[in-house]
Amino acid sequence: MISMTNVSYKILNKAILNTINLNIPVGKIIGLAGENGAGKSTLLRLMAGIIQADQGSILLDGQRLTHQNATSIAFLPDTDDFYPYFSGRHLFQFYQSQFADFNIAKANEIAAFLEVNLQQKISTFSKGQRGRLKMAVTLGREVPYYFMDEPFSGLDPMVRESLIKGLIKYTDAETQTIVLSTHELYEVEPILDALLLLKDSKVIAFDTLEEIREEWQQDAVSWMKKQYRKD
Ligand SMILES: Nc1ncnc2c1ncn2[C@@H]1O[C@H](COP(=O)(O)OP(=O)(O)OP(=O)(O)O)[C@@H](O)[C@H]1O
Repeated sequence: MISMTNVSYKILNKAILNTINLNIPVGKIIGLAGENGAGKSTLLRLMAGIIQADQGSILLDGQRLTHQNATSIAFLPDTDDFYPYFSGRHLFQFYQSQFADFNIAKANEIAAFLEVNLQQKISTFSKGQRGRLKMAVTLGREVPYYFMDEPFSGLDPMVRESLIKGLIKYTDAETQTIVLSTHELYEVEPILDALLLLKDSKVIAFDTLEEIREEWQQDAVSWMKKQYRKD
């Protein structure tokens, strides 16, 4: 479980995240939504231990989140920062050298499932191929937490569908937690357990999909629009 208490983060005195209080339970797939600039990437980077909060506390399974214990979190960035001369195979070898939890057999299986050519240089990959490779290398790590920053952004519907299938096939719904930011709510909604909504640097709603469908009688997109108007 990840617990955030009164977490705030500023850049040059501008509040990027303001007094965030939330618990991310184990064994759930949580969508992180909100308009551009709401703070989704920043929240994921804080939860992954990549950046440090200015105020408040972040606990990972009861311990203060540090660079040391953040190794149980695999982070998929929204950027494509690869060494240009790397092939997918080189990237897997690099991950193997960096992360004791990297399971190269699993990563190879996911790459085959997602139809990634590991021999090809990454600099010659299309955006969709880079998206698949990032998913394979991230899920190749056997960790309890996967935090993914817009894993489906800019990809065509077929690639998005295969990534969503891969996500379900290669994670354990009981023991692994996924938090992913997305603007593709229609497509991602079927696999989500809960949706966390950010607006103007604050969490304005965090509801399960069951609540959204049964209590609100809405789909995720209508719920999000309503929450935004209400706030
Ligand atoms: N390095 C930076 N310097 C100044 N401002 C920044 C920096 N990084 C982020 N911000 C600001 O922080 C706010 C939140 O950015 P963030 O990238 O977390 O939002 P987001 O919800 O992920 O947006 P998007 O949906 O567009 O990816 C934005 O107003 C952004 O301009």
